[in-house]
Amino acid sequence: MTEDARKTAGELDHLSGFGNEHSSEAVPGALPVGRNSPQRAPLGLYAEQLSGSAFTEPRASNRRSWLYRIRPSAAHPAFTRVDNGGLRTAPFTETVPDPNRLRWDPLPEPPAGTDFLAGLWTLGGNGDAMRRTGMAVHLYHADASMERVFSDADGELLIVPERGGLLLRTEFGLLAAEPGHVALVPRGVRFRVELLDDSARGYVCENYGAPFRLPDLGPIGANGLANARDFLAPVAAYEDVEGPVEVVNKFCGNLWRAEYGHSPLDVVAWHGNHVPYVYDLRRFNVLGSISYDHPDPSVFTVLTSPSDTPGLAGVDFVVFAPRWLVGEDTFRPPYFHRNVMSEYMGLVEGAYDAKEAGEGGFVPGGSSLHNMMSAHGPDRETFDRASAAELRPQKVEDGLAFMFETRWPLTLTRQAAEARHLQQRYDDVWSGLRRHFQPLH
Ligand SMILES: O=C(O)Cc1cc(O)ccc1O
Ligand SMILES: [Fe+2]
Repeated sequence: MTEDARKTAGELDHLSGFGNEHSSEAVPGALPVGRNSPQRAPLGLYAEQLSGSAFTEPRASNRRSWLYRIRPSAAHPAFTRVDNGGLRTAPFTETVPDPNRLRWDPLPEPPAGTDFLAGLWTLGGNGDAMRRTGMAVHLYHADASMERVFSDADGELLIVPERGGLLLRTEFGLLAAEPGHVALVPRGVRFRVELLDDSARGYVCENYGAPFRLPDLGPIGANGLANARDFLAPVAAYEDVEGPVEVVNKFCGNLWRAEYGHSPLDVVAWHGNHVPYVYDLRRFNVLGSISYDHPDPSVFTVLTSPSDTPGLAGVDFVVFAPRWLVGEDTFRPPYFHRNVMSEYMGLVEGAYDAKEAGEGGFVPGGSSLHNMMSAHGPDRETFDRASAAELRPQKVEDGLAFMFETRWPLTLTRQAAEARHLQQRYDDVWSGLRRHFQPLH
């Protein structure tokens, strides 16, 4: 199973570009020419629109795709509720928002037979899924490929693999995402996750708000940060499967299932801009200070979900990728700070330059939460080392960390607040910071 998936993943074609009007057909002639909904769609297919924005949103933010499929999505029996497992949805009310700095070790190993959907475990979030605003942070661990199909009406899913590659079979075709890549599944798009390795672990940002887009570049100019052409959409690929297929739909916080008589991954051709994609974070063009001072991490924004207030993101996805540090007379790691935005961080590999990486530290698969206005920054070892370091050009090489930075505080789920893998002594990383003040007299 895993070997088949790996072979498939190695042979995938893609369409390049962010937000493009892509089009693709798995069978020549399947895509109608010159219109979306001819009286009879080619090859006996059904035409269907999938809208990711209101019909009337401005062209720049308007999102929809046209799908040409073996059966229309409408051909399904009633959905019935199933257990939500470890998934929770905003509004988050199981605990009170916590001003403490919090850090978790990686999720424990999953019980045998856990697929991606069963392996989702919600840490917390903000906003309200019913109002299409806010976000949730989930982690996942899995050791089995999905046989069922999943879709999320509540938001888009930004998947950040940390361990184990994933093969996403979506309505639009196939995508592979290895650790170091991110994959995005738009709201409502059906997909199945197969494992490319024996197990998989990672992070998910469920974004209830405006779809992620590339940030404006302002004075940076026309190029840089995440370049549009490095975002890869799938080419059309379909399953022609008759027989029972379980389809699970996340809707307003609950999971619902229906047994279809066919695979809903039966789209033979499509065109549009509401599409899944993958992006290799190592392609990120890291820009930073080449004179002095540590820049704010907004300069590392890969994707942003804007709010109604200019410059205020519902959530930003920010990456700390390998880069040179050259600042003169500069404390080079992240500074001490308090932020009105709330910062959730994860680590895909290596170490993060503000924190010790050893056991009980900030480790791959682990995460930290520095909620609105909570004071944080380099731990004591990092502060002591960086204050004394000789300031030669230095490459931060062996780490890939990321942040979901969001406009509202996150409220934890009960399972996250009570988790055995919640570190009990995180505050201690700052407790040894000694007094150095020496007034001049
Ligand atoms: O807290 C953190 O580690 C994230 C972060 C990184 C940085 O380079 C500057 C500010 C900031 O919040
Ligand atoms: Fe921070």
